[in-house]
Amino acid sequence: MLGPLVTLNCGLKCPQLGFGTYTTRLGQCRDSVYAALQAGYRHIDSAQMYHNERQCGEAIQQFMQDTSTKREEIWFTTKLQDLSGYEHTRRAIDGSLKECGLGYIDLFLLHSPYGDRLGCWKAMEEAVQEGKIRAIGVSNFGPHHIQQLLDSQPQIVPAVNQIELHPFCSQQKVVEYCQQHNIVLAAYAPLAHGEKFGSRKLLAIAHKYNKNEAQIMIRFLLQKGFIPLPKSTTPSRIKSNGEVFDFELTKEDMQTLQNLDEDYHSDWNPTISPL
Ligand SMILES: NC(=O)C1=CN([C@@H]2O[C@H](COP(=O)(O)OP(=O)(O)OC[C@H]3O[C@@H](n4cnc5c(N)ncnc54)[C@H](OP(=O)(O)O)[C@@H]3O)[C@@H](O)[C@H]2O)C=CC1
Repeated sequence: MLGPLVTLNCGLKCPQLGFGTYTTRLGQCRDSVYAALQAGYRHIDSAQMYHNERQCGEAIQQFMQDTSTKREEIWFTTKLQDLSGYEHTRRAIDGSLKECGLGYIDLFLLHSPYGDRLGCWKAMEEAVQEGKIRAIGVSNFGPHHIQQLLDSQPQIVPAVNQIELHPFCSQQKVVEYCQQHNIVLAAYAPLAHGEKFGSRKLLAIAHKYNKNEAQIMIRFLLQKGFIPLPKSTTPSRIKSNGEVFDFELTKEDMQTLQNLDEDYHSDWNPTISPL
């Protein structure tokens, strides 16, 4: 396995380096997830919205069969697309389980705050009690969305908040709130879709460590304690994005990268939507 595990507030340990699958064309998804597993990734990030839970599940099962890897050695995350309340969520969880074919889901997230958050959460808690899901969390939630959930005195508190995070998007308020509440941050679009490659300071740091810009961005997020989820369908990039455990950024270089923050969102940003 590539890299360490992160302990979530529910006690489960999750591989810190994940692998993203958004916008991966369906024909490529199985191959890229398989290539990621071959490269040592043990954490795959899917979603109902990506329509690829089946392909991810097939790649994981094939890899387990080919390499005698046990199911519990691989972490599979997926997300609820439509927050249409309790009954819908019960059915949607069963749908995801059937699609992925993995027996259980390691982490199930509310994909966004848009909809009946509390009703959906209740269904997710029940699915944990029924053994269908191991951990539950949220994605794209701002502090006010999480606070509302905590104020409802849930039986299970969110383990993870998955938001856009990289040196150009630090989301400091959301990060501080989550850290105060022992909620681990997962970093989506950790490469800002490549839109910031070429930035002078990022390039200089990459040259200094003899690494590429993607590796520096991923390493920065790892050292912050986040769970980066880089996506690629290119086998050489899948591999190189995992080669981030043989060097360490100095405190000064971490600060230089931190100072690149310009609240740059390469994707949507529902964290600021009103309750
Ligand atoms: N919860 C949410 O709302 C969201 C969650 N996500 C999750 O986070 C994951 C990552 O985010 P994503 O939006 O995919 O964006 P990323 O920041 O991971 O960027 C992916 C893009 O960067 C390219 N790329 C990857 N590695 C390299 C490299 N080493 N050098 C140059 N280019 C590279 C890829 O190209 P190529 O594939 O051609 O190699 C692809 O075009 C998603 O796949 C998804 O799982 C993402 C967005 C929203």
